[in-house]
Amino acid sequence: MHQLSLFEAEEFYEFPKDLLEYKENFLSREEADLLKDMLLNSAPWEQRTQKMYDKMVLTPRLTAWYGDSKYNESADNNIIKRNEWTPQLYALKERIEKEFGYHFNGVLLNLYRDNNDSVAWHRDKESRYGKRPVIASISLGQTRNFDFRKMDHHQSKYSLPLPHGSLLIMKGDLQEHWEHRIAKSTIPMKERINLTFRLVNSI
Ligand SMILES: O=C(O)CCC(=O)C(=O)O
Ligand SMILES: [Fe+2]
Repeated sequence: MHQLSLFEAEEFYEFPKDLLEYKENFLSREEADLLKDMLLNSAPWEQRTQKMYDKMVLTPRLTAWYGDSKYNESADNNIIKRNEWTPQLYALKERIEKEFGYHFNGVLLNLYRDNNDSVAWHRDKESRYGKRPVIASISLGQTRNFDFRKMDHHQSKYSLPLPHGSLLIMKGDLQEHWEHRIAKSTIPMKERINLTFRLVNSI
């Protein structure tokens, strides 16, 4: 499959820039190390189930949800247990809001334990997220490739490696016209934690 690195490829112009903002060293190495260790050891990680071809299967990663008390996160009709903000996660939310001018009321954490953990092609497109959701995604630990492909043209595919401490903001029509995923890999890999700050409407 033809793959391009989003920010290096000559064909970069093909990917609409108004859909992404990216800051490679958003967190310093020390900040990212501390946050990763804290979350690995203390977040209430759960393995959820999801519906796949009429069968319930375990998701190939662990998740945890923190947010304002009025809002619950749900996926595939399963309400996810909500946890109160920790001071560190709340401070991080405020820092992103201040620097980029967006607003969030929750954060969904994903833990990819090794190269066999993944998230399949999907869009974060549910009515609770509103029409053009802004999602701020921080990566910690193992660098994994974040792949995008155009809904109606799967050959338009881009891959962006997300290193420790980086911040990617997905916005505009991204969830309308593009799918994204973290693929499994055949290469052994260490843990990666991903934090996706979101603004969720009450349900
Ligand atoms: O792990 C990532 O970078 C992406 C996670 C994701 O797409 C999601 O939680 O919706
Ligand atoms: Fe997503």
